[in-house]
Amino acid sequence: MEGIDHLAPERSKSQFDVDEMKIVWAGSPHAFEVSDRMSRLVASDPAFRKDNRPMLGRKELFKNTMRKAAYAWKRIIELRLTEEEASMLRSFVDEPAFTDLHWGMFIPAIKGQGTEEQQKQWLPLAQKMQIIGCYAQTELGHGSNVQGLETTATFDPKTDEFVIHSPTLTSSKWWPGGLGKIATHGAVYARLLTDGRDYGVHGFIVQLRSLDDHLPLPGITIGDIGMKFGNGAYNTMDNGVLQFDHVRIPRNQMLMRVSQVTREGKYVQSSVPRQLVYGTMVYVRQTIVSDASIALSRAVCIATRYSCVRRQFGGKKGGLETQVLDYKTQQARLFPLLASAYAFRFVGEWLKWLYMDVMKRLQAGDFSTLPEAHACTAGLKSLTTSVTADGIEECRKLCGGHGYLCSSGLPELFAVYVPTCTYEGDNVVLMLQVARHLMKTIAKLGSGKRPVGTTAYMGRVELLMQYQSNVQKAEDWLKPNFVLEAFEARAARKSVDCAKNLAKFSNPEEGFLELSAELVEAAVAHCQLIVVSKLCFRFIEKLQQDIPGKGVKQQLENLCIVYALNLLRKYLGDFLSTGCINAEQASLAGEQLRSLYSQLRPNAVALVDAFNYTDHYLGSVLGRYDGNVYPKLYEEAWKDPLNDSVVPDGFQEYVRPMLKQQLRNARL
Ligand SMILES: Cc1cc2nc3c(=O)[nH]c(=O)nc-3n(C[C@H](O)[C@H](O)[C@H](O)COP(=O)(O)OP(=O)(O)OC[C@H]3O[C@@H](n4cnc5c(N)ncnc54)[C@H](O)[C@@H]3O)c2cc1C
Repeated sequence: MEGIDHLAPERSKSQFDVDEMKIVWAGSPHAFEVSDRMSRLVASDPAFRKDNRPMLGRKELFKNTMRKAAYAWKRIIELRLTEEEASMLRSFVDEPAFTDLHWGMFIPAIKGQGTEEQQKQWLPLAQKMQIIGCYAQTELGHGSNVQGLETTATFDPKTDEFVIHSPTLTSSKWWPGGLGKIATHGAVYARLLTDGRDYGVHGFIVQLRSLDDHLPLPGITIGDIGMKFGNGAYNTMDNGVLQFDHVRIPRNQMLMRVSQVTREGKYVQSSVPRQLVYGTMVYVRQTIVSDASIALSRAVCIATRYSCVRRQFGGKKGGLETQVLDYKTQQARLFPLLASAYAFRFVGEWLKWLYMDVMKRLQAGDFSTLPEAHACTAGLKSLTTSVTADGIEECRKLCGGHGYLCSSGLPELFAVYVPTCTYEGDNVVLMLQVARHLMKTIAKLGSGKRPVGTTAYMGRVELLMQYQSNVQKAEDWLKPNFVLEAFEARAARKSVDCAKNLAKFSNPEEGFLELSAELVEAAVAHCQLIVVSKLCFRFIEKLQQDIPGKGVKQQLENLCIVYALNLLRKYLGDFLSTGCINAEQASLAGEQLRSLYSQLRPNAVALVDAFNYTDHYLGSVLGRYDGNVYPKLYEEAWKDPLNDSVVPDGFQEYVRPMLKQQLRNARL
């Protein structure tokens, strides 16, 4: 059976050029070439094996992660990989590790918040991994409310030092990845106390462990916070706890790009505008949106391939049973997720552009688009990670019982992914920030100030309040304008509704708390509109400029409309109750959606092949490229340590006495 492509009949049905689609998915021929090369490099190296991960105990698991991280670094140096290649290689190793926080948070914190001098001092050490950093912000008692952090950094003018201290149990740093066992340094966030005042939370570089024997420095208590959800999964990461007992650091280890403490202990703002720091946040969130598309596409790839292999019912006269992907219910659950994976990929690309635009403007002293960009990235982080976490779980269910096996790859993917909904901003808290921005935008409408960027549609609020869809037949829903207008009207009406209700409160903050559930709904509607508009217009516009490759454009157009119409059906209550569309138009959307599912069906496997994932990266017996699922599932089962012996350890002591009615004499 080896060497046979069981999915070949599916691949031969496809109506588009998969190789061209691979390039569209990757972003460019260059991006495709690098990611293809790096993924093969990792897949072909047995040192990066990961199939045994769910069975390893914590210590062994963690030791393995240290080995892989060191080996990956060695390969990066030996092969003289560029930054882009190195970061791709790390992502294909596909194992959360202390290095993620070092590269992803510690180094960006220094770059974003450190002065030039500090960058010169710390970045070369960090970039050569002579020091390993973590990002220590969250505490046992406070996470989302950063201003509530309790760790203190008190300036001592006598010695020109800050004294870092954890005054309470709840001020213990709690959660930072890499902190528990590895980090030598941390970007530590603490309340700055100087000159008799509390200046709020600021960042400091603090050495945590000795660079000789790796022991915590005096006054520092440090450890791992314990096992987390799932087997393998995020347990490869040493999320840590940290307490300071009057630990002294030199004054120049405060991250001083936007504010400084002088030798005399005076707090001064630097000439660098505070807003520049937010640029880093926009960058980090943009990566999270791109990563959401990766995680969702992995799950969708597994579920799609397996749904073509799996057959249930309908075999007539001993013939083959029906492939489960041919069931309309399977399609209606899976294809919107396939469409979302593509949608988030393109929105991630757009966010890259937005980040560069914001940075260009900030450097030119133009801060006008920053609040909007900030709200937009916060909302898209929240939206895409929530959909992805739920989507991975849906893919597990789409694979029936076998999806629950660790060898399907889905339980671990889910367990690794779900905390994304919490870190880098809890998703609900982020949506509330978006809602605040929307309410401010509406409040300013009367002043003649035109809303910008993704809130520009609010400038047409009066028209949108009157809007009624003109869709008359199912095919009308294929026209981007019809889709976009319905989403704009729904989003505007939900926000205006909230604004009207808020106005009834004499205390706006009380009103905000009371209406927060509705405000989150309005923010979600706004964020869904952003995705739809970026797809319907920007992306389809790009498509009009001729995407090479037979049939590629058609597939992408279908996916865009599936994404939007599925949302419209899912949130039908919103669209109907706000009067943007009527019941007949809703039914036509359903009809169009079913027709698009039928068009996607023959292309489904090719559309997931376009992600170009190696079997190593997918890590799933169900999602194997060759579809050879059953023999491999059978093989995997025998690898379980329980199958090392025929009679399990413990049988003689515990089960045999039960069987022989001798429990009374057994030593239990
Ligand atoms: C796997 C993992 C890795 C992490 N890595 C790091 C790291 O490297 N460094 C670091 O510093 N931190 C890290 N964190 C911590 C993470 O950033 C925080 O957990 C996150 O910011 C959420 O804060 P919290 O835990 O205080 O949640 P809470 O804010 O306590 O949330 C609890 C509930 O309250 C709700 N809630 C909170 N505030 C409001 C509000 N104003 N209105 C309505 N509802 C609200 C939330 O929606 C949620 O449902 C990590 C966390 C995890 C899970």
